[in-house]
Amino acid sequence: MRVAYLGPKGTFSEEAAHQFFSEPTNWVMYESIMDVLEAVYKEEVDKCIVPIENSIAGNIHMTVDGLLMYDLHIEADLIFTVSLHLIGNEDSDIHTIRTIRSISPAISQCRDFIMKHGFKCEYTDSTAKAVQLVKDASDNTIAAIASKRVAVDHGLKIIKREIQDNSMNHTRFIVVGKGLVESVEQKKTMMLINPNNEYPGVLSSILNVFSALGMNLTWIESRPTGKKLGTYRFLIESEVAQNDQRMVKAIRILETFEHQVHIVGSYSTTIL
Ligand SMILES: O=C(O)C(=O)C[C@]1(C(=O)O)C=C[C@@H](O)C=C1
Repeated sequence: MRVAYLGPKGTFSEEAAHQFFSEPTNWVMYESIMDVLEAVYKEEVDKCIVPIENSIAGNIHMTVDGLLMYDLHIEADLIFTVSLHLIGNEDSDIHTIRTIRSISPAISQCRDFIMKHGFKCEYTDSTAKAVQLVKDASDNTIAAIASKRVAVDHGLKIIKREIQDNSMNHTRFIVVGKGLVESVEQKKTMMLINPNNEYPGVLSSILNVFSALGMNLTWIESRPTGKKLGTYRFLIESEVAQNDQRMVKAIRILETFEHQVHIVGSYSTTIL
């Protein structure tokens, strides 16, 4: 099986992928989250693993938009603990650093620390890429935000440990494939709902269907349709399996009101 994830070597995506897949796997790394998702769409790989939300920084829109753009499906999700460190060259310390580099969600997870020190931020496509750039620059004013493992691999210094805004920091990753698979264990279902029209209360009328059927929702995200300002489609995840009678009923009711419902996946969560 070929599985794609965000490279280069040393990303959190790599750690999550290697811990999640037990069977023999051909790993393929791509330079951005969008490229990872595109690889599944183009069938260069069978599956990929990408981050979708973080407990401090919130939803990762690159992933949500890529999922929708390429019409991909979720096969599983997993929760991964993330510890972020400030990493620099040997002659750097907290007083020499002026600029920090990392991927946007990692920078958002360390907002308080960055503001306290007044660091300038430069964005990269991954944490591991930021570390590579810091090493290549061999400059004591630049540091990266990344994992301990990647600092050790590159022989760089950990200037400050655990710099995320909250010590309990978790990122949810999803395993994504091209087609809809019938997972053995279905505990949650992700739906994409395109409302029939734009009118006051359209979202609440959709949500009311789930609440009337006693279906707990675990995630919701609205993304622009791209057609007209102020028009949205909704990704909604419920704690109910696709084949559960309540889900079948909810979809039937929503479709009666001419909302379009598309199943993005039905799966279960692994805690790594
Ligand atoms: O850059 C990496 O190391 C990644 O795997 C990406 C990513 C993300 O974008 O959320 C994954 C987990 C952490 O939240 C920080 C970075």
